[in-house]
Amino acid sequence: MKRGILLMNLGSPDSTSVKDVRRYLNEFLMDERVIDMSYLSRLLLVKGIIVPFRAPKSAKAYSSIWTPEGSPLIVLTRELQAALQSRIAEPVAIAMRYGNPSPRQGFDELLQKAPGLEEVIVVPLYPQYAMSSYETAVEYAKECHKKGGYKFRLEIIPPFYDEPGYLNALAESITPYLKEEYDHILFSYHGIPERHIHKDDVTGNHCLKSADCCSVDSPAHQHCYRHQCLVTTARVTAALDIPKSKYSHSFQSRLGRDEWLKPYTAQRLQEMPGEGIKNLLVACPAFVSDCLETLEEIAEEGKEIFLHAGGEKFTMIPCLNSHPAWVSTLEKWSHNGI
Ligand SMILES: C=CC1=C(C)c2cc3[nH]c(cc4nc(cc5[nH]c(cc1n2)c(C)c5CCC(=O)O)C(CCC(=O)O)=C4C)c(C)c3C=C
Ligand SMILES: [Fe+2]
Ligand SMILES: [Fe+2]
Repeated sequence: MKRGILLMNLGSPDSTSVKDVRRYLNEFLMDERVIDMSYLSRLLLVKGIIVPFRAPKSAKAYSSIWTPEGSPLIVLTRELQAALQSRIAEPVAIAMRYGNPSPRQGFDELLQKAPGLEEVIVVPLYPQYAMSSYETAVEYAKECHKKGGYKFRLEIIPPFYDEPGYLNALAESITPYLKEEYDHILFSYHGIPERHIHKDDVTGNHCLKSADCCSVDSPAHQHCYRHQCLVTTARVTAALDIPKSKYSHSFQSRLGRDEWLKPYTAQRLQEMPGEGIKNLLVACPAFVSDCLETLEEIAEEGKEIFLHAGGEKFTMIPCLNSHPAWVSTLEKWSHNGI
């Protein structure tokens, strides 16, 4: 079987100019799986309110983390591509849900390297399922595949929040940080609106109906982002033998006034020093590659909130990026699937 691998991530603007950031935010936020409103309401909200106000602020935030090679998210995804390529014979390419390179560019690159390709394994770099991340990436890859009339078939890697290969790599990447003294480790996941959790509840009556819904078995969990985040935290803390009193989870990056998953990371960072947590570790397991949300929102802004509230030491644990254990896991998935 002639096979290629496509690593798919979220994407970044082409540069930190307000114009490029505006174009990126328009594409991102006009996605009906991200802002789930009727087309007209979405258009008015995104183009009339959110983007004009957000683009200059986001451009400034991107400027603070931009590298000479470009956006960290793209650079780190390319590094992962190179690391995996050095281990396997099958061609590896990258693609982004928004911006460049597109899935069509990724598919064409794979075809160029391996004419007569029969199968492409798409790896959405999202451990947990969410309509606004995993699902939109997969649907877009399928749409581009169809529109391009490609002859090869697609094999999609499912959300891997409880896969041993992912969890072992995550645990290994966190281990060195636990060797030094710390008071607490916070697992901060990208947030989503609570409405999205309800929308994805196949039972129509399970998610967010009780405080412990995510620990009560349900078919809803297949699409419950909160459940999948909590499972990742539970499995990785069990593997690392971290006592319950020393870890917690929270959700970051809230946009707008809707209720999003709680607790909110910024609020917890503000409260923790008052609870005696002075020396904090933060991990962000919803992100495979470091990006704006980890490097700027957590490592810069989050650190400032925590220290200003009386915290003394704030340590950000990098995402998996090209950790050798993670590359080994991807190597296995490239050959045997998940
Ligand atoms: C981890 C998965 C992600 C989910 C789920 C997700 C949902 C989601 N995001 C927004 C709005 C924004 N997110 C932005 C950046 C961003 N988001 C993710 C991942 C998920 N988002 C990543 C990896 C990044 C970083 C991109 C980079 O270039 O580094 C942004 C853009 C930046 C900003 O202006 O803050 C927005 C906007 C919503 C509304 C949402 C769920 C509904
Ligand atoms: Fe996001
Ligand atoms: Fe749930």
